[in-house]
Amino acid sequence: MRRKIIYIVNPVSGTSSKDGVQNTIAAETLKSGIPFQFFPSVANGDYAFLEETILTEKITDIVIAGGDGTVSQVVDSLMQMPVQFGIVPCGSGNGLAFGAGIPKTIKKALEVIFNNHSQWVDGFRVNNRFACMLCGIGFDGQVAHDFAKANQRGLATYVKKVFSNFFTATPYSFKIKLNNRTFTTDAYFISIANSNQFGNNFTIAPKASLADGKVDVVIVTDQSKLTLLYNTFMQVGGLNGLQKKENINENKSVIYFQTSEIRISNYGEAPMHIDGEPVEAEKKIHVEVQPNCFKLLTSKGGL
Ligand SMILES: Nc1ncnc2c1ncn2[C@@H]1O[C@H](COP(=O)(O)OP(=O)(O)OP(=O)(O)O)[C@@H](O)[C@H]1O
Repeated sequence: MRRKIIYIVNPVSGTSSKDGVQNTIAAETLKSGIPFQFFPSVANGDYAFLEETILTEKITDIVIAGGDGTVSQVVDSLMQMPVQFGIVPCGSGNGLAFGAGIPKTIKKALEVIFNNHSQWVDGFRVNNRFACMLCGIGFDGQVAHDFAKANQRGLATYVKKVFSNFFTATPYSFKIKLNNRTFTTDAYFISIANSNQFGNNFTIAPKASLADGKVDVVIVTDQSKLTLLYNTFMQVGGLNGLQKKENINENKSVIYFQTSEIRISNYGEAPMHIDGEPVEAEKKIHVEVQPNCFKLLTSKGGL
């Protein structure tokens, strides 16, 4: 089938000029000979208005030039359509793109698009809300809320918000329920990860796979701020082993396991984000993997 691409460009994601991005995309796609058109992203995150165009014009690819929030909203709206999805990473974190091995530079990311190699990947649902990358509860939830209020996006702003929250961070109380196990814990944050990272290759879940039918759960429990830093970096460096779900040691500083479903009681209403977008804290959180729910363009062997 002849390929036809719709590019969705988010004008506000990250810090790069989207005029420049759009010009590069147009020039490179013209060279590839694939017909294409541009649509700007929409603030309300609902892309159902593209369904008719996709079907009548036989669009084959939806490529998002934006960050994780935009990718998540576009895929959620259009995953039932007969299209594959690509990413030109232009966000502040780009956790899904980098987790999938998509290159950072626009031209190299476009090469991946033009090579036309795609693979089915998982998403997951958080109280039925779609997520493709990572849901954070606690510390990074608060950071996401602060980041969304900042005047500027980008990595530098994100790092500033991490530092300003670090010294005031306190643990929250949670109950964790798996099908064969229940335990309570006080934790600074819980990451539920489909991709292996928060973004910018900060790999909070180094064993995560986008196509294994599971999410990685990382619980960083109550401890001194000094050991919190040390243990978080041990986790990011892959030095903290995965625990078997049947055999979780809840006394560890970092509890790390994989599951296809989890229920969390968030007693302290710890702040939350889904794919970097702040969402209202929920007291009862049900997470379930949605296996093989969309096709992602990646480099061969990228996942
Ligand atoms: N046309 C628009 N005008 C204003 N806001 C928009 C528009 N399109 C999308 N948005 C908002 O942009 C946000 C998503 O930004 P995105 O995730 O792409 O970038 P980022 O947050 O900088 O990167 P990352 O998520 O990778 O850290 C969403 O909150 C979305 O509602």
